[in-house]
Amino acid sequence: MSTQTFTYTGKFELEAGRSLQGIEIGYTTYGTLNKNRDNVVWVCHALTANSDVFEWWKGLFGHQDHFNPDDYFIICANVLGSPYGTTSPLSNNPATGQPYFLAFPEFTIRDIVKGHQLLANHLGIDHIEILLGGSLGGQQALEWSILEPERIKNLILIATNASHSPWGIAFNESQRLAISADRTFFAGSADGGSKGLKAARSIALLSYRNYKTYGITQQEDGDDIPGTFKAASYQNYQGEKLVNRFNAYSYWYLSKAMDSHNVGRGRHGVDKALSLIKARTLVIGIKSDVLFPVEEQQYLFRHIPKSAFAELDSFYGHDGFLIETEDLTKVITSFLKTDVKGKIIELQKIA
Ligand SMILES: CC(=O)SCCNC(=O)CCNC(=O)[C@H](O)C(C)(C)COP(=O)(O)OP(=O)(O)OC[C@H]1O[C@@H](n2cnc3c(N)ncnc32)[C@H](O)[C@@H]1OP(=O)(O)O
Ligand SMILES: N[C@@H](CCO)C(=O)O
Repeated sequence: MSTQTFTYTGKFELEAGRSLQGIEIGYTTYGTLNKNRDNVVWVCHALTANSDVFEWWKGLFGHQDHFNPDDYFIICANVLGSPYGTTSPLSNNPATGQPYFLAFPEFTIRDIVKGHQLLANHLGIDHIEILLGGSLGGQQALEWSILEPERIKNLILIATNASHSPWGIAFNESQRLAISADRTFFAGSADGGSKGLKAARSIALLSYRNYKTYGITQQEDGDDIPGTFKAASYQNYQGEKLVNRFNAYSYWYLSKAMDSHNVGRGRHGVDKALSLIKARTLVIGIKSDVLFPVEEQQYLFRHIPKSAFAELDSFYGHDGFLIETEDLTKVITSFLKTDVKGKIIELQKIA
């Protein structure tokens, strides 16, 4: 495993018109590029993860897992705006010598992908054997496969969509309302907006899980009225857990990037954009996902030319894409070893 930083010194033009004077991209690789240069697995991470895919996607990525460094050259780059090694609102603004905070320019999923493209060029990777991601990671993978259809051979999209839904945008806006209600967000310090971020994560959790998840994990035991309900304590705990490893500014900008996601923008619509994909594609949905409902993945399946579809059952809802690694391994292995174009891969039928 090797974690490094790539520095791009050119002007980084953003889709909305503003630019950054160069960017740094933190990335992690595992394994080595083989002689045929055909073993690259590129992972696009979701909202609050980082480039260390062996840390947050264990069971699918690891020395004993399907995606292992003996078989593959695995790359994961920290996304633009996220605080784990890539230029973000906490980076220094060269114009002021101070962190950007809210002076950071807004960016889109396409801008994030532009960063990945620069890194791939820098690493001399012109062929990606497998590109994959879930949620915001899937949005990047989808964008990339439309921007550069020839570069990507296999595409795996999990719990994601073609354009972010009004429902998803409403969740993100509610989280931003929570952050901006914390006046420290406007004070310009690295921990600004922490209380707001805690509330935002608590709201987000409701969309990452569902009624049943809470009913099973946070059910009270006895008849007494508890001082603190388990579900309440869980919301507080999860909010604090994120505050301890993230910041409100990155969260704010990344949630806006997610809202911007629309592969059809400037391409004569979503259907036309999806028809441009050349990669063999596996689309995976999670039955209990209330944030990116399965209809969104079925839509991708119907409109991406060479695609297969699988539906997973998870007790966790949307976050199931990070947790159900055994089932993910089964459907991905099945997809990679057979010609499953236009097929529905049924988990119970996989030997
Ligand atoms: C290893 C790492 O640090 S990975 C960190 C990087 N994170 C990422 O990359 C983002 C992607 N990952 C995630 O979003 C999450 O980690 C997930 C979805 C994969 C898993 O979520 P988790 O929070 O671990 O799972 P879950 O919802 O079951 O919550 C378990 C935690 O809540 C705590 N908890 C459960 N019920 C309660 C309660 N009633 N009150 C207080 N705490 C509670 C548990 O003790 C446990 O704490 P821990 O995380 O300190 O071990
Ligand atoms: N739980 C994920 C977000 C859901 O896609 C994360 O924190 O990155």
